[in-house]
Amino acid sequence: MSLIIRGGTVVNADRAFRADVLCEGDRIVAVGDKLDAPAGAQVIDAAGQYVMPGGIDPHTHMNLPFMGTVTADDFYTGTAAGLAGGTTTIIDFVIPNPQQSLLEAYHQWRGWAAKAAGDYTFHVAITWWSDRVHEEMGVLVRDHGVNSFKHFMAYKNAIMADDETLVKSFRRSLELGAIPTVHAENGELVYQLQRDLLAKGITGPAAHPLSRPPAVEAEAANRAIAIASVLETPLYIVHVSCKESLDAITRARAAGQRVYGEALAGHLIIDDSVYQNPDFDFAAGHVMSPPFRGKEHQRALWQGLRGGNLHTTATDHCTFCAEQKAAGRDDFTKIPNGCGGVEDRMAVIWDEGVNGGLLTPSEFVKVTSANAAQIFNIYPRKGVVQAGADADVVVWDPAGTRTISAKTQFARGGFNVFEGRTVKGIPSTTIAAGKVVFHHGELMAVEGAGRHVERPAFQPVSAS
Ligand SMILES: NC(=O)NCCC(=O)O
Ligand SMILES: [Zn+2]
Ligand SMILES: [Zn+2]
Repeated sequence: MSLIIRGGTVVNADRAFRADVLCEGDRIVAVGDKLDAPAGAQVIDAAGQYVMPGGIDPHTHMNLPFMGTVTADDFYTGTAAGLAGGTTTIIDFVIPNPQQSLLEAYHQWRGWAAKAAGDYTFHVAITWWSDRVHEEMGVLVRDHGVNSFKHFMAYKNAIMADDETLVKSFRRSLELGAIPTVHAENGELVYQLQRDLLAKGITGPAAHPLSRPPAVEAEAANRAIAIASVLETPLYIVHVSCKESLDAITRARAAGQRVYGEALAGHLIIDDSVYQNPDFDFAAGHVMSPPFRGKEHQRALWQGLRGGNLHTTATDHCTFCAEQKAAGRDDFTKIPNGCGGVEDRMAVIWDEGVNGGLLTPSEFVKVTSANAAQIFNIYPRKGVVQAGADADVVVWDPAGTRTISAKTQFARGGFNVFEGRTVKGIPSTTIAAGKVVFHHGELMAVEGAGRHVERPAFQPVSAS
């Protein structure tokens, strides 16, 4: 099956140029001026539009069992929503229960993901430590295409990794040629601040950000960076939400450390005033960790993205409906943490970033796909429009507009943190593995069409 995208401007991370893009099967086979297409090829007219690599969201949680419930989006609805927004690949998380075999959890998640409509791959969380964990990390890297391990420094009494686990797992990751990643928040401090607030009778969603101030995040970011520095490992910090954490990354990079930072679309756009809303459903709908911050932090995050100290944008897509959030009506610590966004990330970042003069189109490609592909070692299969790459392409209409709403979204959960925002710059067509899966508002996602993407290890430092 041949498909040709005609007359657009191809935007890659390094340059933008006028070209047609020819796809055969699931691959791009040619990018060039006035290409010939085989008879019968499907033609997509991209005149006046940009042709960019499909988005990679390096941080999602589909079908996640979390805080006593399971996310509203499963791998089908979540990846389908991503395709509607121009995101063709997600990196989700296998999160074993403490004491659970990593391999058992990995196969559980692979089973859930079999219904995905778009491509997917997994980080695996290290939630406890034993000789078996050490062993299974090796099996995951060698036999299952896992090259990143996640450590939650928060969520005490659940999935939090203590310092021993961090140190042993970072060291093991280095041996295996995998990259350690962290959710940086000091879980003990969060826990104690939560207890203090509840003891004072402060039980509503407005207490959530009070229990997780920037210093709580910065302490953990600095600690993870120090551990990575001593062990000489690279480090990727997920959902950097505040200036203090960004400053820690900036300092480490200036000192020559290989530290990467991820910003969430939500943290870039939404501020902490949402927690003051007296409507419980509205405020609880925004409860995620780290919480939304003040505008000064948003400004810093945009500067970090532009200046190269933050590298990727993600969503942490983790949807819960109002009934699920209501579990914390009388106790904010029981509100399931998480918000959506996989459908809107590309559009809100384009609208605020490119239309706002903060990012060029090529910088947009860097932070929405190319950098994630490079950091997690799937480049140039993903993250670039060039011959040989996967035919994952988004045709981007810079003049198209859409008003974001939970009423019209494909994602589940019945809530959208970007509700009511009109964005200019939207996907007109999304092509995944060479097939048109979204075209002018119509979603043609196919359950089970997504493929698991193996990510090879980086060059190991030692061969054990
Ligand atoms: N972010 C959040 O609140 N929920 C998902 C789990 C995590 O990434 O911490
Ligand atoms: Zn997290
Ligand atoms: Zn997350």
